Formats: sequence, C-alpha cells, structure tokens
Amino acid sequence: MTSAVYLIFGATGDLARRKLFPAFYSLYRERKLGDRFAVIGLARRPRTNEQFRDDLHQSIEEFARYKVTKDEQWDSFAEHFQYMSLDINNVDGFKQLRELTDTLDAKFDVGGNRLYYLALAPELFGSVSHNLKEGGLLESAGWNRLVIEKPFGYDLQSAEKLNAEIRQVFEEQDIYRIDHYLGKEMVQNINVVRFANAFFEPLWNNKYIANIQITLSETVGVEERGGYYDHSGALRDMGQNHMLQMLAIMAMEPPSRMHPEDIRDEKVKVFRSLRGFQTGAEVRANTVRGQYAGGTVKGQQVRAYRDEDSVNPESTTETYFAARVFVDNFRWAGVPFYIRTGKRLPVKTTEVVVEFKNVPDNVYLSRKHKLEPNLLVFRVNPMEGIYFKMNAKQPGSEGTVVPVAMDFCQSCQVGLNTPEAYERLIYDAARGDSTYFTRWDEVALAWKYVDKIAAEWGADGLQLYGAGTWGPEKAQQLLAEDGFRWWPVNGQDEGEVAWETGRTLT
Ligand SMILES: NC(=O)C1=CN([C@@H]2O[C@H](COP(=O)(O)OP(=O)(O)OC[C@H]3O[C@@H](n4cnc5c(N)ncnc54)[C@H](OP(=O)(O)O)[C@@H]3O)[C@@H](O)[C@H]2O)C=CC1
Ligand SMILES: O=C1O[C@H](COP(=O)(O)O)[C@@H](O)[C@H](O)[C@H]1O
Repeated sequence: MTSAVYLIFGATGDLARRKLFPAFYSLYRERKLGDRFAVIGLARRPRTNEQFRDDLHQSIEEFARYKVTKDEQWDSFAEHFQYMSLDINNVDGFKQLRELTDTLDAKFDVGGNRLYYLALAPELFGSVSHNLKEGGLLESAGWNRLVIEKPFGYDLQSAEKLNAEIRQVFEEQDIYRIDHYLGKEMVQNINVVRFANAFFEPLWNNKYIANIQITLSETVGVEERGGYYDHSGALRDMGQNHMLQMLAIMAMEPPSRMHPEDIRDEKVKVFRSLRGFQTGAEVRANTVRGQYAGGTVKGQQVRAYRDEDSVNPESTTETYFAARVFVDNFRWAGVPFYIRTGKRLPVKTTEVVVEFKNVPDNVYLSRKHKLEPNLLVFRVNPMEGIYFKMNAKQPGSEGTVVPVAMDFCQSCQVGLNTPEAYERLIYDAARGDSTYFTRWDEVALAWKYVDKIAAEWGADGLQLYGAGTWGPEKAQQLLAEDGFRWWPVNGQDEGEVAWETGRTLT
C-alpha cells in the first residue's frame, strides 16, 4: 500500500470518466489504496467538490467492476476526492495547487508523495511539467512521478521534442509512459507462459515456428474521436505502441532477472532488430492500408469513415493496417510476424497466434485429411485465455487425424472481471514499478520503424473495405504469398461473435 496525492489533469475528460475513476474505485475496494491518499481532479471548467463527486459516482456506476452498495462505503471513498479549476497555461494556478496539495497531504498523512497523471492532449505535457516545477510542487518531501498517456508524439521528431520538454523537469526513472495493453492480464501472462514452462522455450524459434500473427480488431468506428484519430490513423494509434509492444514481448529473449530495466532492455533489443523498410516498394509489398466504407457490423448498418461527423469528408487516413514484420536476429531469422488492426471489423478481439511448423516427413500426410499445424493462441481480450491446437486420432476411426483443442479459459474461471489495465498501471506507478510502462528508447525505436512506413505511404494505396469485413483483400494476400492464412479469431469461423461480457462484483 502506498500513500500519495494523485493529481489527475484532464479530470473532466473521457479517459478519466471511463477508465481512471473506475480504476481508483476498484483499487480502493481491493484495499490497494489504503486510507492515506487524496485525489485532486483538475481541468478548466468550473465544478464544486460536490459536482465533481457526483460525476465520480456516475462514472463508477457506469464503468466500474465494483458497484457502490453502501452509502458509508461511498462517503469514505469520496471524501478523498477534491476538484480544482485550473488552466494549465496559468502558472499562478499551480501555486494555489501546491497549497491545496500540501493541505491534503497533511490531512491524509501522505508523506509528500505525488503522482501527476496527465490525461491530456500531449501538446500540454510540456507546460504542465514546467508549471509543476515553477509552482513548487516538486519540492515535496516524498517522490514525484509523472504518468503520461499516449500518443507520445506524432512521429520520432515530435516525440523527441516532447521528451526533451518533460526531461527538463523529470528524470527518466520518474516518467511512466502508459501503453495500456501492457497492463492487460494476458499480455503480462505471455512472459509467464514463455519463461515458466519447460515445453515452450525449446520450440520458441525459427526451427519450429512458422509464423506469428497478432490481431487487434475492433467493431467500433471512430466515434467522436475524429479530431484526434483523423490526424493519427491506425498505424500511429495502435501500431507504434500496442502492436509493436506485443510483438516485442513475443520475440524478446528471457531477461536475466524480472527487473523492469532488464525486461525493457530485452524489448529494446527486439526493436533494434526490426528489419526497417528501405524503399517505397518494400513498404508497399509488406504493408496494407485500408479505410472503412459503409456496411453492417453486428447486425447494425453503419456509415463510412468519411461520413462520420468528426472526420474530414475527403480523409485519406487509414482505419486499418496490416504488415509483415521481420525480426532479424538469430532466433527469428526468416519467421514472419503478421500484424493487423482495424476499426469496424466483425468482432472485437485481441489475439496472438503462434503457428508451428509441421513435423517433418509426417507419416499421416498420405491419409485423406491434410494435417493442421499446431497453434498456440493467447487470447488477450475481451476473452482471456490460452488455447492450444494439436492433432489427435479421431476416436473410433482407422487413424483419421483431427485437430483437437486444449482450451484454458481464464475469463470463464474468474469472469471477465479481472483487473482492468488501468488499475494495474496506476497501482504499479504508485509502487514505483515501471515494468509495464514504456522507456524512452523503446518509444523512439518504435517511431523510427513506423515513420518509414508512414513516409512511404502518402495518400496512395489506401484501399476501402466494407464495415463488418476483415479489411482489404490485400491483407489476405500478404499471408497467402508465404503459404499462410490468418487464423480465425476466437477459434471460430470469421464473422461469428463469441463471448458473453460483463459480470458485476458487489
Ligand atoms: N479516451 C480514451 O479512451 C483514451 C485517451 N487517451 C489519451 O488520453 C488523453 C486524454 O484523452 P481524453 O480524456 O479522451 O480527452 P478529452 O478531450 O475527453 O479530455 C481532455 C481533458 O483535458 C482538459 N483540458 C484541456 N485543455 C486544458 C487546459 N488548457 N487546462 C486544463 N485542462 C485542460 C479538459 O477539460 P476542460 O475542457 O474542462 O479544461 C478535459 O478534462 C489524450 O492524450 C488521449 O490521447 C489514450 C487512450 C485512450
Ligand atoms: O489506445 C487505443 O486503444 C483502443 C482499444 O483499446 P482496448 O483496450 O479497448 O482494446 C482503441 O479503440 C483506441 O483507438 C486507441 O487509441
């Protein structure tokens, strides 16, 4: 349990409402916050403390894993929350903020620890850091940590500028860059499965693995986020961060210790080994770029991206991208990693599929059924689990070989109420554990890789795909060229939707 004052910049925004406040409530209910903490919500619009706590209540009712069941329980939680109206560009406001922070620090016996959570547009990160220093907030007796949201820049150049501004005030070790996929249970489980089992590590290389497929598919469209997304697109929004991070976790060498810096060092080696594209022709041959047209998703008619209210009607921004990525090192030489993500696809799912090579000179190959390759599948969300597909004799047959599944469904056992990524990440930042946050060198290398793709893409090559389909046909060809195909997600045929969601804990 760590005592701290949590200062949430952007407290009236979408992220705070949907993710951060519910995470605080879960941490409180699980006694991970203790009683020695205070939360200050900060944004420009005026709010009384009562209004702020009402907003808090609503957000928890709507989005939290735990529901508020008793008034006393709510009161004892809500008394830790205060609101202050503050314009980030006004340094005088930060002097008042220091007074409020000191007062709450003393009231809740916090001991000078401060966690600054920037749920803000990145353009404001530099000003906040500067004004925190000017306002004297960083002179407290305890630690001062900065948690920042993605996107961390638009490209390498802007990320470097942003980083330099923040580093004028905070040391790298006190900067916690969020990639919320790293907070997901099953992403964290990949390392455990790889490094705590005898039977995977010997096979985890180019001798036995044919390819690895990473899918992050969403059914939602751009919603009201066009202002940000139309400028960013799928490559920057999901590729530079979540997808490359998952790829690095799949590909990294075992760290010598499970220490944050050792783990991050191993991921950096993977980023350094990514085969960068040298020419436009290489980019075109290895990537696919799409934008959704109108169509039907989960039985609902939906409009085209360009017809969305918050989007430029002539937009050439991609809402889908796929790529064939190579990690040029001893372990992975020659093994393609296929990654794809898109909005308005048929199902919401995140899965990592490891396709193994077939056994050599297989005695069953002459039989009438072609052998399916072994698959190991990490189901990250919304379903959580591990699925292993292997071949076995069909009972009662004369030796017919059929694929069978060993299916560990984590969410079936503990429900879909495993901790939300944001709970884990806020808790880790408060404990000073940076394992599941991205270090600057990882971010910079990921931008370098992505920038080359973005530079060669231009507006050319954008392919429209119908909402509710699996994206442009070229994404299928990308694998077909190598003799592979995308495996159906959720172990089901494409188009079928799987899992029940949402169980409420009381
Ligand atoms: N929403 C999401 O699901 C996700 C968001 N993110 C990232 O989190 C960050 C926040 O996103 P989101 O919550 O959606 O954005 P919103 O636009 O919903 O909220 C922005 C917040 O910033 C405040 N703000 C803006 N300008 C100022 C200022 N000058 N001074 C003080 N406060 C200011 C706004 O309050 P007010 O207008 O009252 O000042 C508001 O509370 C972004 O970087 C986004 O990319 C990342 C992943 C997911
Ligand atoms: O970071 C982002 O992630 C979400 C998808 O997150 P998930 O946890 O729901 O899978 C995506 O919708 C958004 O565009 C992106 O900014």
